[in-house]
Amino acid sequence: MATPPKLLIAASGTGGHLFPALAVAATLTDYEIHWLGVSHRLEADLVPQQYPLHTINFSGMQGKTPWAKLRPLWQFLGAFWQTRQLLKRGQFQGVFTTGGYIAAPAILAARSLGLVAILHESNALPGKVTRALAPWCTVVALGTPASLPYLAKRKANLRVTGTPVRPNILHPGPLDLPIPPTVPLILVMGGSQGAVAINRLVREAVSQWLAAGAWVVHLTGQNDPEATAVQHPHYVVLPFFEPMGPLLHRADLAISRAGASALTELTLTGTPALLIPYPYAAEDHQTVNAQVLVSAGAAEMIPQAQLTGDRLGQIILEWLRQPQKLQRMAANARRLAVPDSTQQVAGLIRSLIPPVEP
Ligand SMILES: CC(=O)N[C@H]1[C@@H](OP(=O)(O)OP(=O)(O)OC[C@H]2O[C@@H](n3ccc(=O)[nH]c3=O)[C@H](O)[C@@H]2O)O[C@H](CO)[C@@H](O)[C@@H]1O
Repeated sequence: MATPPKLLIAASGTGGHLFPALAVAATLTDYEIHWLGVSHRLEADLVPQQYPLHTINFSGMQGKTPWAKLRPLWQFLGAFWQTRQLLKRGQFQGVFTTGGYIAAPAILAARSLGLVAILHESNALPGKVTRALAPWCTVVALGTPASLPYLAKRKANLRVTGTPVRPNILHPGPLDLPIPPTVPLILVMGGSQGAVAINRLVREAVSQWLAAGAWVVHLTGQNDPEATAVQHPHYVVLPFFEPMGPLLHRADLAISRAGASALTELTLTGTPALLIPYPYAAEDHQTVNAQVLVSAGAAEMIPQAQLTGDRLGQIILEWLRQPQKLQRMAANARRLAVPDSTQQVAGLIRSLIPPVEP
């Protein structure tokens, strides 16, 4: 029997990098998939039960002075060499990566061996690695056409595919939370690690919403020591909730950071959102992400610095009083959705690294 093609997936760090890669991997059942990551990030929890995880020691090229850049440069060379040996000894046919710093050794190692390198960039403002290495990739798949101008001057093979999401976003089952079916529901979510600053604002605002008859599901992340400071039977506080599809579908509106996966999910579920971009994100890329939804009339954005708990409370109360506004935003969000993104990205991989004929 012919052996299946071997693909190395390089996706590391946060849900925003891992969930799209896992969604694509799940459709490539006729491939032998291995994973490239680091030992202390989310992939160490999510990947090993499904795919062999190979870890390298590399945490990006940060460092402001040339001197401070030396250590990461050294680390990068080690990571590049380790990845190259892995690809060569394992006889891989190519690499698929969702960007971030791990993409650099993965793409360069693959190309140095003449192998296929496929990069998916979910952010509207492509990350530094994507901007630098796009021309080296066999193909670059983009989450949104808003990225095209940033890469126009690079000689890169670009395709707009949308961003893959977990199956439960596209096919949500019933919501497994004790929320009555007809009450207004506000969902609060940070990124995959929560958002302590939003949590604080929400705790100041939540009593106004509860008094108005709304229920609130607040996904706080694992790192907020004050997470359970406010208690109320209609205020459901969870550190993390995996089946986001049913929850996003049920919510009347969301208050969210503006990571690329969260925004993709809001468009697919047609959930109106107030976006509060993470102010310290690299190159303020969450603001650029948010602008895509705002200019389509699918969301509104407020910088964190302009918000108080009271102001957040008032804005959301206003929204709850305007169901037509919410319906309009929901329809505008759905117009941005790309439901077959996983198939599009998997199709690119299949066309460049063909599976074995049965
Ligand atoms: C702080 C920061 O720089 N974050 C970046 C990080 O993603 P980060 O993971 O922070 O944010 P994303 O919005 O891209 O992804 C969050 C993911 O976690 C899921 N989720 C969240 C909470 C929860 O309880 N359950 C759950 O499943 C969301 O549904 C979503 O799928 O990489 C993304 C992709 O490059 C970027 O767009 C983000 O800007």
